[in-house]
This record gives sequence, structure tokens and C-alpha cells, in this order.
Amino acid sequence: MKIDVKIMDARLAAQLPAYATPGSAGLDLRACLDAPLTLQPNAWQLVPTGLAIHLCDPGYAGLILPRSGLGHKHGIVLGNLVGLIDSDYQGQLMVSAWNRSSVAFTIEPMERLAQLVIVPVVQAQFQVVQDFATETVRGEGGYGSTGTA
Ligand SMILES: O=c1ccn([C@H]2C[C@H](O)[C@@H](COP(=O)(O)OP(=O)(O)OP(=O)(O)O)O2)c(=O)[nH]1
Repeated sequence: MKIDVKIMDARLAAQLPAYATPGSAGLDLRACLDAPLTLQPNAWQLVPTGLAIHLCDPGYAGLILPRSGLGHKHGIVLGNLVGLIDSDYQGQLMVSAWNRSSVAFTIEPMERLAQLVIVPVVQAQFQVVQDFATETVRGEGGYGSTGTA
């Protein structure tokens, strides 16, 4: 799949978006900062990535996800938990970096901060009904309803 990308930060010219390995699902997004940014415990801030993409096709979306290492070792995850990139969004990709740990963390300029995954999407057509056409075994059960017998 080909995606138009705008490089909005000259420093990225040397590090064009690319998958790290042939099997990578995510593309690393860098923190396009002019200076180190220290996030205090439980603080969050929008960080520019220097990239804009236009997926164009409503059959696709982008998901911004945390990087496992930063999240697990340092508690740097996303203020919105997951960032959803619409296929018609043309602005700069932003990462809501949230320090959920109890110690301050400094994000260095151009550090890999999050990752972008492109996923297929179905735009459904909804039809209003009084009752669903078929009854399922689960029915309205949820929240631990199975395996209790
Ligand atoms: O982590 C994120 C999340 C979103 N976006 C951009 C792409 C997305 O298409 C747009 C709008 O995001 P969303 O629909 O989640 O925001 P909203 O709060 O519902 O606002 P809007 O009314 O603009 O849709 O913001 C990012 O750059 N990073």
C-alpha cells in the first residue's frame, strides 16, 4: 500500500518513515522537539512527530500505539491510550505522551516515542431494528458471564 506522507521537519529527511524489520507492524514515530521535554509524574503533553499522512481511502485508518519498551520500563504511554488517525486527516501526526509513572521522564529530541499501525476499517451501514434477527448463546451476557457453572 502506498501512502502520501509530508515530511514537516527537516531532521526527518535522514530518517524517512520505514519499518524497522520486514515483519514490523508499526512504524516508529519520533518526537520532533527542539529541546528535551521533561514530563513530570502524571503529566502529559502533545508532541509533534514531523509527519503528516493522508490515507485517503476510508477503508483504512492509523492507530498510534505506545512503544512497549518506553511503556513498560518508563511508564511513557499515551494520554488518549490509543490515537486514531482518520483516513481524511491531513494534519501533523501528534503523540499525546503521558508519564503514568511516579518519576519524571525526559523525552529527547528525535527520540522514538510511539508507533503507527495502519489497519483496515469497515464503515458500517446501520439499520434500526426492534429485535435482532437471530438469538445467540451469549445473548446479553458479558462481563464474566461465561465459565461460571
Ligand atoms: O493521537 C492522536 C489522535 C488523533 N490525531 C489526529 C488524527 C485524527 O484524525 C484527528 C482527530 O482525532 P479524533 O477524531 O480522535 O479527535 P476528536 O477529539 O474526536 O476530535 P475531532 O472532532 O477533530 O474528530 O486528530 C493525532 O494526530 N494523534
